[in-house]
Amino acid sequence: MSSIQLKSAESSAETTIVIQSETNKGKLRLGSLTALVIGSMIGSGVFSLPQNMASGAGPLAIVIGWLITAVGMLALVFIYQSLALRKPELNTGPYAYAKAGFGPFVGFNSAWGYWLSAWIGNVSYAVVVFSALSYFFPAFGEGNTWQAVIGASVLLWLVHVLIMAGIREAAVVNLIVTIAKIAPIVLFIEVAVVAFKVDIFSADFSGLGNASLGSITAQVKSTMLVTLWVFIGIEGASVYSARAERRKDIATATITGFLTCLALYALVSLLSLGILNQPELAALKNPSMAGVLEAVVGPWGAILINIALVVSVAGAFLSWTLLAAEIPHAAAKDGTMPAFFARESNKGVPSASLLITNLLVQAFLLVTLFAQSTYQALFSIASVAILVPYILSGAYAAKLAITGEAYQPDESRTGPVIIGLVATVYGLWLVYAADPAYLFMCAVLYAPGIIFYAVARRRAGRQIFKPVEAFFAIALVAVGLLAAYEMWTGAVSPF
Ligand SMILES: NC(=[NH2+])NCCC[C@H](N)C(=O)O
Repeated sequence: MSSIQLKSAESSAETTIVIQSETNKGKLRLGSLTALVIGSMIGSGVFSLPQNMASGAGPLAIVIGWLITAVGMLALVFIYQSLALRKPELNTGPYAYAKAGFGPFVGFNSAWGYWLSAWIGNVSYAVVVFSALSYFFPAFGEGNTWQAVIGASVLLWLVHVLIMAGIREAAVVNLIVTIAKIAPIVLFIEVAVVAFKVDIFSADFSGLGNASLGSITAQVKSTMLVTLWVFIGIEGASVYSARAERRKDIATATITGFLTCLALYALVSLLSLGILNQPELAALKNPSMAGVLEAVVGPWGAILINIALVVSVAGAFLSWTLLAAEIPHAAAKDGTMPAFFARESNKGVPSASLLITNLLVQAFLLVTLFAQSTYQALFSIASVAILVPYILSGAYAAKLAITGEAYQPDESRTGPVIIGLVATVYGLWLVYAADPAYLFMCAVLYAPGIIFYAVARRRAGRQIFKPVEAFFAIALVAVGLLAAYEMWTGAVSPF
């Protein structure tokens, strides 16, 4: 599909039909959509849950952490479901919702943040894959040695080539990988159920026996970016909604994906606490599911999990590269990002957007090498970055419910208002719970977006900022500069 056709589609109904029948070839059914949601949700996070959760919290705080996350995430799930049904024309997901609700500049930042999160998450993926491979090849260390960075770069460009060969083939690969990666997780759970000891689980239930963990609140806060990270991808069906064959499938796919993942995650982290105690779990190397399984069944357990992680993350890497490239591409089509990002290959792949995204991943891999960044630091930055689109989706849903826009006059709106507010408050609580170093890092990464936005608006011949937007832009630049300065002096360090 050429960009000329796309432009003319806006003005001529005839060309629109041509384009629709062309893109229908790539339409996704319920099964593939669900696989896409689970596939983009389960990546690396689950495999490190035992250590990541136990490193700052005891069993009680971990249970509370999951409860808060379940409520907040479920609210988000409902929001994406209801937005997909009530605003079917906004089919590029989080980005389109923020724009419709709060204007083009806020919309832009939602797209930018989603994109940031997606590609930085991919950097963390590359790191953790090689950390897992170090079980077999010790030179890869924690995934941030030079050998690992070379390996990660090869993986990156391999995925690039795969996607350039056609987005449809990539979705099929994703389906197969999704099935292949769930099996070892289920096996882990089965083994853990048998090996679970209640007295290990309940010995220091509050975690207060280990003074270094701090209060229950501090413990709960420490789990928040981890539990957020494992659920990122929940909005996958919404981002892909334009490609769904039937719109109602989006809702079913999202709910099924959410419940499946919630069950797997909660079981993995809670059952582990009945096998090793908190200090033991906290000391495990990641992917820590490997250490737990090894403690029960011996070395083959670790080998299995390390291989499962590689398969799982390879698949998630693929779906996240697809998602990442899709965002600036969609934003460029309506003049929110520079037109360059809208370019497509003759197979309909958003080639320019894909290339820039992967060049950024490549650059950050080098940063990883020099700053010795860890998997946990990288995924924490990616988690914080996605809060902007999440909070804005919640706020938009709340706004629709409060004003009654897109609701029938006789429809009760109390439930939707509450759900919208719950999701928004969950997001704001996460900002509070996050380490300031990660917030600072994100400010530095958000600020340059303003340049892209200004270029796009100018080229499109539109006013760049409304007064309120100008105020936000200036504030963002100020915080970004302050953050950059603090990071430069070493006062805060995200790595
Ligand atoms: N590359 C990304 N941005 N991935 C985000 C999704 C993370 C996913 N929930 C995981 O557990 O691995």
